[in-house]
Amino acid sequence: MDEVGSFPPGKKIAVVFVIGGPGSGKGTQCSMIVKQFGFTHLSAGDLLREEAKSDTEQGTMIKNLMREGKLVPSELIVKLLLKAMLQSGNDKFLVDGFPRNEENRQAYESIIKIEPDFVLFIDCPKEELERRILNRNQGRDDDNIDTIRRRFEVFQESTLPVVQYYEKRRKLRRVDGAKSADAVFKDVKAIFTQLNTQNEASATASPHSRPTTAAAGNPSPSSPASSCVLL
Ligand SMILES: Nc1ncnc2c1ncn2[C@@H]1O[C@H](COP(=O)(O)OP(=O)(O)OP(=O)(O)O)[C@@H](O)[C@H]1O
Ligand SMILES: Nc1ccn([C@@H]2O[C@H](COP(=O)(O)O)[C@@H](O)[C@H]2O)c(=O)n1
Repeated sequence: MDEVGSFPPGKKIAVVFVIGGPGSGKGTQCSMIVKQFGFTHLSAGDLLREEAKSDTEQGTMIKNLMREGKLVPSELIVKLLLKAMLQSGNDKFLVDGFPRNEENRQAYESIIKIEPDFVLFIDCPKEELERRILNRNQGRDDDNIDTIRRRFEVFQESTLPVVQYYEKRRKLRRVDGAKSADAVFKDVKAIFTQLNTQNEASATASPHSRPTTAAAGNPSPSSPASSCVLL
C-alpha cells in the first residue's frame, strides 16, 4: 500500500479501542455508541472483508487467513485503519476488533501514534459467544464451528495478553457482555459519558493546566479480570 498520510501535528484525536471475543457484541455496541456519542466506527474485520474482495494477491491472502480464523499482518491492517480515519474527516474513532495481538498494538504505536483514551473490553463466556455466532446468519465465511473455535483460541492466546497490557496501565474499561445488548449499553454509556465530562472539563481548563490526551480520557478503571479472562 502507498503512503497514506498522517494527522496534522497537535490535533486532538480521540481513539477508543473496542475488544472482546468473537461475537461478544463489539459491532452491536459500537453502532449504539456512534448514535449517541458521534464517533466514527471503524471495524478492523469489516475493513479487511472489503479488502479481501479485491482480485489481487493481497486480497486472496486476506481471504484465506480470515477463513482460517488467523490474524492478518499488522502493518496492513494499521494502514487500512489510518486511511479510513483520515478519509472520515472526524476526530473521534471507535476502533473495533483491534488490537488483536502485541504486533497489532506495536504497529499502531509506530504508525498511527495516537494514544487510545481507553480500551473497552466486552467480556463474555465462550459458550455464549459460540451460540451468538452460530445464530448470526450474516453469511460470513468464518462463522462456522471450526473457525469459531480457532478464532476463540487466537483470542485467548493473542488478544488476552493485550487486555492484560492495558489493564496494567489502568486503561481498560471492562463490561459484562453476557447481559442483554441494552443492559450492556447502559454500562457502556456510563463509561463514555464520563469520558465526555472529563474532556469538556479539560477543554475549559487553562491550556497550561490541561492534561495530556491519555490522562484526559481516563474514567475509573475496570473491575478485576472476569470469567472470560480466566477461561
Ligand atoms: N448482548 C447481547 N445479547 C445477545 N445477543 C447479542 C448481544 N450483543 C450482540 N448480540 C448478537 O450476537 C451476534 C454477534 O454480535 P456482534 O456482531 O455485535 O459481535 P462482534 O463482537 O462484533 O462479533 P465479531 O467479532 O465476530 O465480528 C449478533 O447476531 C448480535 O445481534
Ligand atoms: N485486527 C484484526 C481484526 C480482524 N482480523 C481478521 O478478521 C477476522 C474477523 O474479525 P472480526 O473482528 O470481524 O471478528 C478475524 O478472525 C481475523 O482473521 C485480523 O486479522 N486483525
